[in-house]
Amino acid sequence: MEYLDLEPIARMAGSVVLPGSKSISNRTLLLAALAEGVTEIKGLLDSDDTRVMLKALRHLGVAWEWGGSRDCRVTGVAGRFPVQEAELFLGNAGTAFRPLTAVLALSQGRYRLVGVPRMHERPIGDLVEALRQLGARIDYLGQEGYPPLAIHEARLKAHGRVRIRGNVSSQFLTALLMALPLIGKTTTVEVVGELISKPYVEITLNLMRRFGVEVVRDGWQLFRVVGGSRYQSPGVIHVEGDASSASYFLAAGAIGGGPVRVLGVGRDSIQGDIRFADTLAQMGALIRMGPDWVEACGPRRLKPLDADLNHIPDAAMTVAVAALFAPGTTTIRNIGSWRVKETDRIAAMAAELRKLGATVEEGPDFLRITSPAHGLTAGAVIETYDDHRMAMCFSLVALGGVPVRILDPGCVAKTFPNYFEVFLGLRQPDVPVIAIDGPSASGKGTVAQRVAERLGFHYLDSGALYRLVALAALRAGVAWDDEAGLERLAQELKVRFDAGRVWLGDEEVTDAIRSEEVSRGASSVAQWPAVREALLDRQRAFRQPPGLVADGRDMGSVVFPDARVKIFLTASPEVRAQRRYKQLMEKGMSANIQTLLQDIRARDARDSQRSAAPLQKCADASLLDTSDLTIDQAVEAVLKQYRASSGPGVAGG
Ligand SMILES: Nc1ncnc2c1ncn2[C@@H]1O[C@H](COP(=O)(O)OP(=O)(O)O)[C@@H](O)[C@H]1O
Ligand SMILES: Nc1ccn([C@H]2C[C@H](O)[C@@H](COP(=O)(O)OP(=O)(O)O)O2)c(=O)n1
Repeated sequence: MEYLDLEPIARMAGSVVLPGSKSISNRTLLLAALAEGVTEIKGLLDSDDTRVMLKALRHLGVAWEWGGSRDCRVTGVAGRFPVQEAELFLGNAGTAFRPLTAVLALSQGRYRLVGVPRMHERPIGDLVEALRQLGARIDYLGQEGYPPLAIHEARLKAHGRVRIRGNVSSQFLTALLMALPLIGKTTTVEVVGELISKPYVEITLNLMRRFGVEVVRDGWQLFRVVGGSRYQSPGVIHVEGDASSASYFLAAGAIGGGPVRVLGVGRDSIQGDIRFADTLAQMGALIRMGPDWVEACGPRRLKPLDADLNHIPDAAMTVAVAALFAPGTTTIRNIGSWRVKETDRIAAMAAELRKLGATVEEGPDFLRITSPAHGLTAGAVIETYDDHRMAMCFSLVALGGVPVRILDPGCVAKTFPNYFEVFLGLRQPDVPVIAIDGPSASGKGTVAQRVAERLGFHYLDSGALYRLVALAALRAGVAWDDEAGLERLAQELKVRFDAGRVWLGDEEVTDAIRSEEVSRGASSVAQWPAVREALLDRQRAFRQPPGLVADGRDMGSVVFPDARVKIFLTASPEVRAQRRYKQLMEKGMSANIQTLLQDIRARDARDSQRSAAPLQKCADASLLDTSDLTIDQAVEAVLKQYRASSGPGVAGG
């Protein structure tokens, strides 16, 4: 396919099972091949770059077979490849080229390593230089310092020390370290200059450890592989999902409303790019993380950023495109390694972002991106430079309300063959949300219900959920400070809302949850993060066509950060106490106005001072003070804002 046209996408939500990590897959394949024993690799990435590695290993006499679609069984050669003379074609796969260069250079055979033309423009001199210090004999077949390479048999020196530069690509150090156990003697590696992309070296050390080789490390300057270290198969090894690939979906959640959940990486990940989630959070996304999943949703309009992203060089590309959705100027620093990746990514990124109307300043190792002031340019034709990440990043443009054409979309096969199918599978029709937050008795419930009726929308009274947890706690004798107990109640809550009435299990509790005792209890249980988390998905499930009006404390800030309209409804404490008094009298309940006022003040304080989702007006909400308004006037004011609200996905400032 020459190009792929993406139509504007209204909203993104759903979950994605990530393909295996490229970095982990190719390292694991090589270590499994070198190890003693058979390794079952579960969750292996099946893509161009891993096929390059698999093919090379087969050429070298390593036996492997695919099991299920993501499982591969490799029979290790215990440190010595059966084939001692071969020519290997390694495409544009850096994760195959560099480590194989190192391993073969220390393998006593005759090999030729070649790649695609771009591979021959990507430097390898620092690695070759280091290997030569160990006695390896390597010739450049083309330009000095670049592939293709010829490797000859050599008598290795066991002088125990080797120096390598760390500031061009961390893959050189990775490659050297993975090869060192082949020497059999203790060797110390000294990194010269600043080591970049350190998290990738951590992946290497972690995987070597799983294969039985412990690298002793002193800071990021000295690494020692002890003599006699040998790779041993761990038996079964699981490959995590690809954290760099996760970045596109997490960004889609933040820009397209969300929530979008990726399965396969999370808190326990060993990949550095998992930290992209923090960067996205700095840009205004709301992130939730489990041991092996991450979820993002967001306000669509992000906040610009000025950050050193050396630690997440690949996912940083996603930040560059997300900058289109952050009114203002975003600066991405310390990304010099982009210049020697699949393409010169700094130049490529700058050129393509400009096509969308952004102003871009390009430095030797930074990019400064100012988002277009009046929305993205429609119909841009995006070059992808045979770079999978360029293609994947720029798919996000479709969330900006404009169509976009991606040239050579097939280049994603390098790491994610069915990327576009998975990406488009997250498309959702837009379901508008009107979020009404505010303090107790400001009139949220009354106004929200009437607005919902007028528009024919669904209605969520989120406070009722906290009240139900409080009532359930009273019934079950769970204390207000027992967070785990309250969390369990919140998870298991059996509730039903129907025509303004509420059931807890089989019992109707419409009035019971309005008692002052339950009101106080609700405010207490709402302080616990675990309780709030337990109620989150339940609240989001209310978002159904044609739309939703939701009232509470954190509807606009946490539950529906992409709400079309956000209102902060308030009234003076005295007015609110009066209203509550009248309400209770009408229900035939007893009340004292002074007590109510005190209660309202205490509850305001508790709701606004708690650390989890405190009650406060978010920056993008508009304030509506109803102290001097009738109910009808308040309802009209909200409807007016809704009618005036623009559609979703408007990028720029
Ligand atoms: N301008 C107004 N806007 C909203 N509610 C009002 C207004 N004036 C009086 N009320 C009354 O205030 C009372 C409290 O409103 P409610 O919706 O229960 O508040 P909340 O949900 O914010 O606690 C209701 O009886 C409502 O009829
Ligand atoms: N989204 C929400 C909704 C309510 N809460 C808390 C705050 C309140 O103290 C209780 C009860 O909320 P509710 O909206 O029913 O209370 P009021 O009618 O405003 O008095 O729950 C919350 O923390 N987050």
